[in-house]
Amino acid sequence: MSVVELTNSSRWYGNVVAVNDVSMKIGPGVTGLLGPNGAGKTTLIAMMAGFLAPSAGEVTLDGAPVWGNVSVYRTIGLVPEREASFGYLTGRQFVRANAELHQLPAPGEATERALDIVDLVEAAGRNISTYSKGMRQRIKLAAALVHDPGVMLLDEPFNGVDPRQRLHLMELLTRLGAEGRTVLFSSHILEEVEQIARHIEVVVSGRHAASGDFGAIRRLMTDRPDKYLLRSSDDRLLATALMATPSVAGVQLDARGGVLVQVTDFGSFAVSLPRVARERSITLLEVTPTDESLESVFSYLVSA
Ligand SMILES: Nc1ncnc2c1ncn2[C@@H]1O[C@H](COP(=O)(O)OP(=O)(O)OP(=O)(O)O)[C@@H](O)[C@H]1O
Repeated sequence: MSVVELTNSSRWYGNVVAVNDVSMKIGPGVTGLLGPNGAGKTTLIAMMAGFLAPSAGEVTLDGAPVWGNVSVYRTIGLVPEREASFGYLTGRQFVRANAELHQLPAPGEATERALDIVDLVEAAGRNISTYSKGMRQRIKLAAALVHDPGVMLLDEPFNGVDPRQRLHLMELLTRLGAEGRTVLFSSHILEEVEQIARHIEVVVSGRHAASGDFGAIRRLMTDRPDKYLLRSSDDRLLATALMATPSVAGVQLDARGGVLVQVTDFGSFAVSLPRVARERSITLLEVTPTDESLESVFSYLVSA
């Protein structure tokens, strides 16, 4: 059972702070590292894998610093986001090359075992250039698994993968987690993470924004005030009337027309809004949620 721990870890590239004072502990089972593009997920994974030194703070594996510690490569398997550029190799040759890099005593057996885990035995004799996106992810996974590591780190493994292959990959990760491995994968899609991750770490703009099981993250999201854009026959009058409505936390006239309303309890707002409009003879033309996107959920989590 392996634990990867970051303690006040930061990483900057010149003036760009990619990871800012992040502390988190990743234990056995499947953890999702969720964050929008550019949040610092790749940088975090590279630091956990020992490929990038933290500019400040510490990253450890079972208590030992990861950076500069060659022995951690025996415990960690990394599946990078970029495509392996070895399309001229067969799947089997690619996995075997990794087995040999690890100087495994029986590289042939280890290769077959890894190919079997990812269900690519049949296709193993074909060049990787003929593989689908999902198969390429799986062959990278086999290469990262060949030395039977206790920790698997995967950077955006589901990116561009078709739904059937995605399911296959999800089952694989779930199985690896159930075996007691520490599995961390990054994603910018909440639905992807919620399906398989028992634990979720959210990062936004290099900062650690939230942490917990899916229920906890979902609660943070559903408890948040929602924002709606309303259009009506008399926006100014509607804005004034809504100010006195208990389920409304804020009202603002939008420069492009309409009223932006911050709602604390959508259930009672849905009842109050038509009543308020009717009482003042205002015709409602449009009610649109403005913050349904994941980005807004992230910014809410960060400011919480
Ligand atoms: N080598 C580098 N030099 C300069 N800036 C970098 C470098 N690598 C990453 N960054 C910057 O650091 C920030 C975090 O990047 P990172 O790739 O870790 O994020 P990410 O969450 O993995 O995003 P994506 O999913 O888009 O890859 C971004 O602002 C990025 O532009």
